[in-house]
Amino acid sequence: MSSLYERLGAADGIRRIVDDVIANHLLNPVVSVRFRHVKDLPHLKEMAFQFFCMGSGGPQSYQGKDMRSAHQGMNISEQEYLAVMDDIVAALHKHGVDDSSCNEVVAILYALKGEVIRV
Ligand code: HEM
Repeated sequence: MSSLYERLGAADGIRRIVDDVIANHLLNPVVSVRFRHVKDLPHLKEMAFQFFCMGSGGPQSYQGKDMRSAHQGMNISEQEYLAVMDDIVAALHKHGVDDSSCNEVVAILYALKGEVIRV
Protein backbone atom coordinates (compact mmCIF):
# COMPACT_ATOMS: atom_id res chain seq x y z
CA MET A 1 0.00 0.00 0.00
CA SER A 2 1.27 3.49 -0.80
CA SER A 3 2.11 5.91 2.01
CA LEU A 4 -0.50 8.27 3.42
CA TYR A 5 1.56 11.12 1.92
CA GLU A 6 1.12 9.63 -1.56
CA ARG A 7 -2.58 8.96 -1.00
CA LEU A 8 -3.03 12.63 -0.11
CA GLY A 9 -1.53 13.54 -3.50
CA ALA A 10 2.04 14.21 -2.29
CA ALA A 11 3.32 17.81 -2.19
CA ASP A 12 0.96 19.19 -4.86
CA GLY A 13 -2.10 17.50 -3.40
CA ILE A 14 -1.26 18.54 0.16
CA ARG A 15 -0.65 22.14 -0.98
CA ARG A 16 -4.18 22.22 -2.46
CA ILE A 17 -5.71 20.55 0.62
CA VAL A 18 -4.05 23.07 2.96
CA ASP A 19 -5.28 26.00 0.83
CA ASP A 20 -8.83 24.68 1.21
CA VAL A 21 -8.46 23.97 4.92
CA ILE A 22 -7.52 27.61 5.55
CA ALA A 23 -10.27 28.83 3.21
CA ASN A 24 -12.77 26.67 5.14
CA HIS A 25 -11.53 28.05 8.49
CA LEU A 26 -12.04 31.61 7.21
CA LEU A 27 -15.66 30.73 6.33
CA ASN A 28 -16.42 28.70 9.45
CA PRO A 29 -18.21 30.92 12.01
CA VAL A 30 -16.84 28.87 14.92
CA VAL A 31 -13.18 29.64 14.11
CA SER A 32 -13.08 32.34 11.41
CA VAL A 33 -12.22 35.10 13.89
CA ARG A 34 -9.08 33.19 14.94
CA PHE A 35 -7.80 33.02 11.39
CA ARG A 36 -8.84 36.52 10.31
CA HIS A 37 -6.45 37.85 12.91
CA VAL A 38 -3.42 35.86 11.84
CA LYS A 39 -0.79 38.35 10.65
CA ASP A 40 1.03 36.12 8.18
CA LEU A 41 -1.35 33.63 6.55
CA PRO A 42 1.16 32.55 3.86
CA HIS A 43 3.53 31.56 6.67
CA LEU A 44 0.76 29.64 8.47
CA LYS A 45 -0.05 27.83 5.21
CA GLU A 46 3.58 26.92 4.70
CA MET A 47 3.85 25.58 8.26
CA ALA A 48 0.59 23.62 7.89
CA PHE A 49 1.87 22.25 4.57
CA GLN A 50 5.16 21.08 6.11
CA PHE A 51 3.36 19.65 9.12
CA PHE A 52 0.93 17.67 6.95
CA CYS A 53 3.72 16.40 4.70
CA MET A 54 5.94 15.31 7.58
CA GLY A 55 3.01 13.80 9.52
CA SER A 56 1.88 11.71 6.56
CA GLY A 57 5.33 10.31 5.81
CA GLY A 58 6.60 12.80 3.23
CA PRO A 59 10.28 13.78 2.88
CA GLN A 60 9.74 17.41 4.05
CA SER A 61 10.88 18.52 7.47
CA TYR A 62 8.66 20.69 9.66
CA GLN A 63 10.29 23.95 10.70
CA GLY A 64 7.47 25.38 12.83
CA LYS A 65 6.70 25.37 16.52
CA ASP A 66 5.63 22.27 18.40
CA MET A 67 1.84 22.03 18.77
CA ARG A 68 1.76 23.10 22.40
CA SER A 69 3.88 26.23 21.82
CA ALA A 70 1.95 27.10 18.64
CA HIS A 71 -1.37 27.17 20.50
CA GLN A 72 -0.28 28.25 23.96
CA GLY A 73 -2.41 31.00 25.50
CA MET A 74 -5.13 30.84 22.81
CA ASN A 75 -7.58 29.06 25.12
CA ILE A 76 -8.87 26.90 22.24
CA SER A 77 -12.13 25.08 23.09
CA GLU A 78 -13.31 21.55 22.25
CA GLN A 79 -15.87 23.08 19.90
CA GLU A 80 -13.18 24.97 18.00
CA TYR A 81 -11.06 21.85 17.84
CA LEU A 82 -13.98 19.90 16.30
CA ALA A 83 -14.67 22.74 13.85
CA VAL A 84 -11.05 22.58 12.67
CA MET A 85 -11.28 18.79 12.27
CA ASP A 86 -14.53 19.18 10.27
CA ASP A 87 -12.88 21.74 7.96
CA ILE A 88 -9.97 19.38 7.37
CA VAL A 89 -12.23 16.39 6.63
CA ALA A 90 -14.30 18.55 4.22
CA ALA A 91 -11.11 19.56 2.37
CA LEU A 92 -9.94 15.93 2.19
CA HIS A 93 -13.30 14.83 0.74
CA LYS A 94 -13.29 17.70 -1.75
CA HIS A 95 -9.95 16.46 -3.05
CA GLY A 96 -11.16 12.88 -3.41
CA VAL A 97 -9.14 11.39 -0.54
CA ASP A 98 -10.60 7.94 0.26
CA ASP A 99 -12.37 7.30 3.56
CA SER A 100 -9.69 5.10 5.08
CA SER A 101 -6.94 7.67 4.38
CA CYS A 102 -9.24 10.33 5.76
CA ASN A 103 -9.66 8.30 8.96
CA GLU A 104 -5.89 8.01 9.28
CA VAL A 105 -5.57 11.80 9.16
CA VAL A 106 -8.33 12.18 11.76
CA ALA A 107 -6.58 9.70 14.07
CA ILE A 108 -3.28 11.60 13.79
CA LEU A 109 -4.99 14.92 14.54
CA TYR A 110 -6.98 13.41 17.38
CA ALA A 111 -3.77 12.30 19.05
CA LEU A 112 -2.67 15.96 19.17
CA LYS A 113 -5.84 17.15 20.89
CA GLY A 114 -4.23 17.47 24.32
CA GLU A 115 -1.51 19.75 22.92
CA VAL A 116 -4.01 22.15 21.35
CA ILE A 117 -7.06 22.51 23.62
CA ARG A 118 -6.73 25.03 26.48
CA VAL A 119 -2.95 24.79 26.68
C1 HEM B 1 -4.68 18.97 15.73
C2 HEM B 1 -5.12 20.12 15.28
C3 HEM B 1 -4.21 21.25 14.85
C4 HEM B 1 -3.02 21.21 14.19
C5 HEM B 1 -2.28 19.99 13.64
C6 HEM B 1 -2.56 22.59 14.05
C7 HEM B 1 -1.39 22.98 13.42
C8 HEM B 1 -0.87 24.24 13.43
C9 HEM B 1 0.42 24.63 12.90
C10 HEM B 1 1.41 23.67 12.21
C11 HEM B 1 0.60 25.95 13.11
C12 HEM B 1 1.82 26.81 12.71
C13 HEM B 1 2.80 26.90 13.87
C14 HEM B 1 3.95 27.86 13.56
O1 HEM B 1 3.70 28.97 13.04
O2 HEM B 1 5.11 27.51 13.83
C15 HEM B 1 -0.62 26.42 13.77
C16 HEM B 1 -0.89 27.72 14.10
C17 HEM B 1 -2.14 28.19 14.45
N1 HEM B 1 -3.22 27.44 14.85
FE1 HEM B 1 -3.33 25.45 14.79
N2 HEM B 1 -3.47 23.42 14.64
C18 HEM B 1 -4.50 22.65 15.13
C19 HEM B 1 -5.63 23.10 15.78
C20 HEM B 1 -5.99 24.42 15.89
C21 HEM B 1 -7.25 24.90 16.42
C22 HEM B 1 -8.38 24.02 16.96
C23 HEM B 1 -7.23 26.25 16.34
C24 HEM B 1 -8.28 27.25 16.74
C25 HEM B 1 -9.38 27.40 16.11
C26 HEM B 1 -5.94 26.64 15.77
C27 HEM B 1 -5.53 27.92 15.51
C28 HEM B 1 -4.26 28.28 15.09
C29 HEM B 1 -3.88 29.65 14.83
C30 HEM B 1 -4.77 30.89 14.96
C31 HEM B 1 -2.52 29.61 14.44
C32 HEM B 1 -1.64 30.78 13.98
C33 HEM B 1 -0.95 31.46 15.11
C34 HEM B 1 -0.23 32.68 14.56
O3 HEM B 1 0.71 32.53 13.76
O4 HEM B 1 -0.63 33.78 14.87
N3 HEM B 1 -5.22 25.49 15.52
N4 HEM B 1 -1.47 25.36 13.96
